[in-house]
Amino acid sequence: MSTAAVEVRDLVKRYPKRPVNAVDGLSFAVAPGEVFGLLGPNGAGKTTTIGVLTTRVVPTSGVARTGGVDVAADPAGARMRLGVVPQRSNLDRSLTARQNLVFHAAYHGVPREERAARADALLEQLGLGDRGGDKVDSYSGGLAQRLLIARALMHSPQVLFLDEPSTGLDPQARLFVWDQVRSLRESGVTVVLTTHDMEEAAQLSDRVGIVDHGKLLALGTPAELTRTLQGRGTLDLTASYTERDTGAGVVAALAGLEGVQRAEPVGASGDQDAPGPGQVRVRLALDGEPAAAVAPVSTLLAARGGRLGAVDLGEPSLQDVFIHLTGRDLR
Ligand SMILES: Nc1ncnc2c1ncn2[C@@H]1O[C@H](COP(=O)(O)OP(=O)(O)OP(=O)(O)O)[C@@H](O)[C@H]1O
Repeated sequence: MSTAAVEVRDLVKRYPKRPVNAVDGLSFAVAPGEVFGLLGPNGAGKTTTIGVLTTRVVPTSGVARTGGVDVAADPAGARMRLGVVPQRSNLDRSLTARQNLVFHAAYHGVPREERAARADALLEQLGLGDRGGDKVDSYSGGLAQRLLIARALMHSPQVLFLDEPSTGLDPQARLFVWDQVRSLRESGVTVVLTTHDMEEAAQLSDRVGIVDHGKLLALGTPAELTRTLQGRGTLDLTASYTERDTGAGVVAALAGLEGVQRAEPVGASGDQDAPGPGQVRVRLALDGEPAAAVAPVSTLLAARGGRLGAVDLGEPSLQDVFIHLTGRDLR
């Protein structure tokens, strides 16, 4: 048994008659209770990876474990431990919401006496308490997505897989799904989600794996990944200085701070070489996280008798990381 909640090692999937591998030697592990995001553009191999981990796709080679169970050796055992919210709804639209849940529970071996109560509790939890008797046919996309989440949780899985959970949803429905993922995390469920939306990945994931062409390009917390972009962090600030000082003097001093690659005056704020009280707007290009530079900047200005005014942190995003790694945009 593996201690990871999810693990893939050297995973390869080549679909028949395809010239390249859809998944091309992927390895990563997800800790119990973690929210793990697989981020990559369309066709990167995310859905295929989830397919292998949920026993729907047979891998060409490599190992995949879900809930500690090797999916190839014991697919039925793995299925008891996992729940899936697929990219496209596969609910039975001719049944009511509650029937969809109860049938799913029966299929997964939930004892008969527990099914109805569990269905009602999950309908309530997903904000569908008054819609359980309605046929799924009458559900909007957002409501169907809630029901898919409820269904995936009916047999209390250890690991929940969400494939592109908010694609095609309106902003409100998207926020609802995000809240659900956060509360699942609080309740200790391991979550693996795929997304091509870097904001979604950054908002929800403890760690993110960036995939492209079936390969893992980078893996880490969103902060770790963006920190790899050395010098891409920026700090825009306004500094006040005294009559004994000059704007140019302030800029030069800021440029000498540890971790500052460049300091440049921004916009026209008078003659910065001229002495006299004034303000200068400066942009710093930093080695590390901009937030960490605020205190040293403030200290430096205070030591010169000046003051730090407005601050704007320009952190690189996961989008920037992806562009940096591939030379392409995510979208
Ligand atoms: N059943 C299949 N038969 C043949 N090729 C497939 C099949 N499913 C996926 N592929 C191909 O494998 C590659 C990876 O697809 P996959 O769906 O895993 O990517 P993805 O990152 O999930 O993208 P998307 O977000 O569009 O689903 C793509 O080139 C795709 O065309």
